[in-house]
Amino acid sequence: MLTTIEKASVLVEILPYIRKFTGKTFVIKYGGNAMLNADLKNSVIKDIVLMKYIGLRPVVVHGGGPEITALLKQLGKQSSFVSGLRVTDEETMAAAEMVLAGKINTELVAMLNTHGARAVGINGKDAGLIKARKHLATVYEDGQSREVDIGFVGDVAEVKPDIIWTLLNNDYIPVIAPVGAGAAGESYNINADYVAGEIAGALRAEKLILLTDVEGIYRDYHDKSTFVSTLGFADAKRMIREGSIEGGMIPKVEACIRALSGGADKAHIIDGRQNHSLLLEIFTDTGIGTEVVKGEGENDEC
Ligand SMILES: Nc1ncnc2c1ncn2[C@@H]1O[C@H](COP(=O)(O)OP(=O)(O)O)[C@@H](O)[C@H]1O
Ligand SMILES: CC(=O)N[C@@H](CCC(=O)OP(=O)(O)O)C(=O)O
Repeated sequence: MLTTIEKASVLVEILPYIRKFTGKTFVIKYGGNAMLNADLKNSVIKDIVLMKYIGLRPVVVHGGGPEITALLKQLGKQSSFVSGLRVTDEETMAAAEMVLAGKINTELVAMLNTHGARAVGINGKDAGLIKARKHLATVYEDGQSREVDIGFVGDVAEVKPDIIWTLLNNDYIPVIAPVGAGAAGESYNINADYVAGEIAGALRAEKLILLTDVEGIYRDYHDKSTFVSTLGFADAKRMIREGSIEGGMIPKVEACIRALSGGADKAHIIDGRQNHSLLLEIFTDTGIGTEVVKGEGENDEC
C-alpha cells in the first residue's frame, strides 16, 4: 500500500508526460476479448476518461468479435475466420452491425459518460467517415499466398476524418464502431484493428494503442520466453508469412503498419487484461507490450 507521500510523488512523476502529450491524439483500439470482464472494462473506461481530463485527446475504436460470435450462435450459426477475419454473409453482416453499432457502441458511450466524459458514438457510415471496399483475405500456404473471398468483409478505402476533428475540437470523445459503407451504400464488416490503424494514420495520431488479451507478440506463441518488445515491419511481415503471427494477431500487426505508414507516430499492442495498462503505457518510461516500428526494430527476444 502506498503512503500519502508516495501517492503524491507518483502524481508528480507523470507531469513530464502530461506536458508532452497535452492536446495530442491517442487512438485506442479496445478489442472484444479484453471487454469480457466487467471490472476490467470499467477500469479501461476510467483510464480513458482520465486521459481526457488531463488534456489528452482519446479516440476509441472498439471491436466486439466474441459478442458477434455469441449472437450468431444463438441464431444457430457457426462462425468461421480466415486470417483472423470473420467470414461474413448477409445474415452475419446484419448481426455484426447490430452488435457493434447497436449494442457495444452505445454501452461504451454510456459508461464513458457515467464517469464524466462527453462521449459520442459513431460508426464508419456517419458523415462518410469510412469509405469501404470489399476485402479479399490473404492465405499463406507452403510459402505461397492466395486471395480468398470471405463475403461482406470490408477494407478501408478512404477515411474522411472531419467528423472526428469536429468532435475532438469540441471536447467530445469519439467512440467508433467498425462498420463502413461501400460505393452503393452497402454495409461492410471491417476488422476493428484495421479501422483503428487507418484512423490513427489519418489523424497523424501520437499513438495507436491496441488493447488485446495477450501481453504482446511472441515469436512462438506457445513459448512465453519469446516475447518481442520491439518489432520492425520486415520482421512482422515475415512472421505473418511464416505463420508465427496468426489469427487475430494478423490484423493487429497490419493495423500498426498502416498507422505508422499513414502518419501516426507510434504503435503499441498491449495487454488489456492488465489493470490500467493504458496508463502504464502512456505515463511510464518502461512502457509495456510490443511496439511496432518502421524498419528493422531490435529483433529482441527477452
Ligand atoms: N505471435 C503471436 N503472439 C501473440 N498472440 C498471438 C500470436 N499469434 C496469434 N496470436 C493470437 O492473437 C490473439 C489476439 O487476437 P484477438 O483474439 O482477435 O484479440 P482481440 O479480441 O483483442 O482483437 C491472441 O489471444 C493470440 O491467441
Ligand atoms: C471482418 C471482421 O473480422 N470483423 C470483426 C469486427 C469486430 C472486431 O474486430 O472485433 P474484435 O476487435 O473484438 O476482434 C468481426 O466480425 O469479429
